[in-house]
Amino acid sequence: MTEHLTIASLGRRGDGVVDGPEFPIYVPYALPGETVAAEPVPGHPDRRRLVRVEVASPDRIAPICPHFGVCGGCATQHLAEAPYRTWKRACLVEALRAAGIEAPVGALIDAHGEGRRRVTLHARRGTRDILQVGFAAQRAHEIVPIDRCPVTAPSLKGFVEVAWAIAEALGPLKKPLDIQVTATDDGLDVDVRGSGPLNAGRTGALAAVSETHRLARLTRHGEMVAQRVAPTLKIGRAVVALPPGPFLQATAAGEAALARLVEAQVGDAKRVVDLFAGLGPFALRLAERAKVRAVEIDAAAVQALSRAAQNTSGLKPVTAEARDLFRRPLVAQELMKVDAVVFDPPRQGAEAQARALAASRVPVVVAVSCNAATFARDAAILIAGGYRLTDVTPVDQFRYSYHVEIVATFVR
Ligand SMILES: C[S@@+](CC[C@H](N)C(=O)[O-])C[C@H]1O[C@@H](n2cnc3c(N)ncnc32)[C@H](O)[C@@H]1O
Repeated sequence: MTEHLTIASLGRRGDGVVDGPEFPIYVPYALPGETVAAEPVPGHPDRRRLVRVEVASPDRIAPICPHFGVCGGCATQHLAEAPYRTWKRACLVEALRAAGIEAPVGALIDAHGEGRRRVTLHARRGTRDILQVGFAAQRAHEIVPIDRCPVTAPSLKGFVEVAWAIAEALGPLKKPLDIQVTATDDGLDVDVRGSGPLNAGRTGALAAVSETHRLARLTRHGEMVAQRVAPTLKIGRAVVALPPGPFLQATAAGEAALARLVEAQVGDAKRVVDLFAGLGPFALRLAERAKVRAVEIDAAAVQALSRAAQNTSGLKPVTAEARDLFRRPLVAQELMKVDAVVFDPPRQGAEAQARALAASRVPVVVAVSCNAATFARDAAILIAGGYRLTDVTPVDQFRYSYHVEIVATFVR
């Protein structure tokens, strides 16, 4: 049954929202002010499928990608830039307000730059045994086969062909494969997950793909299959030898923008702790003027950070350690002589670490986050512990998606 709906607002996932009598109804790819024809989505009373736009918003623009609307990677290619920026910043303001936090939120910083430098594609055999290689569909366990992705950086050139070649080399796939491709300074670095153990024939076939596509490295679950050159990435002044499948900020511009904000907020602190440090995009830059202690759960990342710091001349001392900060957060006593703490946890936030910081005397805490909801929760803990939230800046490295990065400063 087709319904005719008027869209009232844009939800935090970029869906059009209709104010229903009992609950809001979400219509993906519809914009505020539009009248649309929509159909029910079985099993989801609060969702509709957009059939056609009957009265379009003046903010509607043509998407840049032919896969938009099917591929789940982007949510808002149909929205003009100015309202897109307003919406993204407003989502953060709203998340803070919902947590009872009134804070000055700065303008959204555009950090798309040249585009994404890291993607994960999925591959599997679909109906009639047809191979599918692409991104996950929106809210469905389906793969959308793609032949391009305009939001990726030129340095990822060839990643679609590589992913197809890997899927073909591994032959019939029982389970879906995840193929993570990272653009490094030495070429593409690829890690394949989900294939199960490989026999000699399949390993040889993968190595041949690596050779044909001139990959820097190809690993399976982090184990080496083939390497032409050890992949590295310049981070600040340091050159970091990358472990397989590392965490990296999605765009180079995003990493630079976040690091610039962190450096500015840390100021002239002399002893800094960088928590959830990853490969050290903050630690390695901060070490140009401060002594840094970096803490991170991933031992390979810790080792890479540590080596990069040792091999870079002119840095102040950097110590790096592997530690689970969810189970063993740095406690007040360990933070006694620290001038500033930076923390940048995964999406679930850093509740235990926020509690430990709230009990500390550290004068400046800079929080970096990729999740407004968990950021708001952790911010409320710091504020309850006596910190003042002085500055919040949203950074947009996931253009066209609902994801936003946050850099916030707390002082006491
Ligand atoms: C959002 S990333 C940030 C990394 C780095 N700051 C950057 O900008 O590239 C979060 C980091 O937290 C690390 N991590 C996840 N769980 C952790 C835990 N329980 N304890 C410590 N580190 C953790 C991840 O390995 C990852 O490197």
